[in-house]
Amino acid sequence: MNQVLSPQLAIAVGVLRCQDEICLSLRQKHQSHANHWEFPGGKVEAGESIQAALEREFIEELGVQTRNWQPLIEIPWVYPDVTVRLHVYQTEEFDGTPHGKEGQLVRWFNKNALRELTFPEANRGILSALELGDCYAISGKFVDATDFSHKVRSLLSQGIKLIQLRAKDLQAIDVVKLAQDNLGAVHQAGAKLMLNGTPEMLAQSMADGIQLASSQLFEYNRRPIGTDKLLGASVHNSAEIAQALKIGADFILLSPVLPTATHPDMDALGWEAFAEMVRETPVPVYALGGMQKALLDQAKKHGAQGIAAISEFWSPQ
Ligand SMILES: Nc1nc2c([nH]c(=O)n2[C@@H]2O[C@H](COP(=O)(O)OP(=O)(O)OP(=O)(O)O)[C@@H](O)[C@H]2O)c(=O)[nH]1
Repeated sequence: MNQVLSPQLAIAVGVLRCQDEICLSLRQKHQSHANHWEFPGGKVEAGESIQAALEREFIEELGVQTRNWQPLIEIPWVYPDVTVRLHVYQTEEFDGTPHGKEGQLVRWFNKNALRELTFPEANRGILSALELGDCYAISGKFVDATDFSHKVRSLLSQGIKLIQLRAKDLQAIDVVKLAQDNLGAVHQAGAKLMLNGTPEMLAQSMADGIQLASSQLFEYNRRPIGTDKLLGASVHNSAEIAQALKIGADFILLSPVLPTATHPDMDALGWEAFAEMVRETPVPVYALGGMQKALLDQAKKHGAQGIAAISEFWSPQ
């Protein structure tokens, strides 16, 4: 894991969007991470807000006037030569045509092509934050395969873009079959299906990724699946977050944030402890435990990518 040392350099990083396209620039020969693509930005000056730093950098580096920057994710990262905190914001509001005012190559890329590019290492969390929505639905009880499919379609019609198939009572072969039967509908809605299971089940099902339970995390000492699939990690504390990062988790599910009826034995973290752990985590974190849609803004204010829940999204029996 990258351990965060102080002092951190505050870097404002801007994701400038135009529909499905994202504006990137290529770092130059004299810079660190030469020939890596980056989201334009730079060091925040003393007394400057992140938004003001972004407006200034985009004028200086790309010749565009930008507005209405909104927070996406914060990334703490230790490089061999510098410790940074990337304050990543996004906007679609700008005037002018971005061009490399400092001689750098500037290009628009489709958001689905970003994973094929070479970025500085810290940017992995930015790509995940851009790819993942803000509501993560976990499957609850269902009667049979038909009922499961109906309930998945109900999630999709609510606009949910990330679903976890969690069916602890079923055999692996039946979970794989459920995933296979529902993948078409999930993908047609532009959503992704995660399996609560093993890398073997993922390979058989062709789902979009696996969600590892906290007890599974320590079975691995490196990423157990390819980077073309998503690796989610369910955690309850800093030690588990460190292990999740060590094995290359793309995102984290941290619980229980609030008290829940399903885990009455576990102490809730509360929002402050949640926010503190998120601050040290360079990938998106979903809040789980007692979550409702009405708490989404509060979760984001505490640094979350969004909320994860079973009962808030899954239709009752
Ligand atoms: N602007 C930007 N910086 C990034 C990104 N990802 C990332 O790790 N960084 C790091 O954040 C720092 C940006 O600082 P900067 O833009 O003010 O400095 P620089 O690279 O022009 O000069 P330097 O070569 O002295 O670091 C660098 O260490 C850079 O590697 C990104 O996507 N955009």
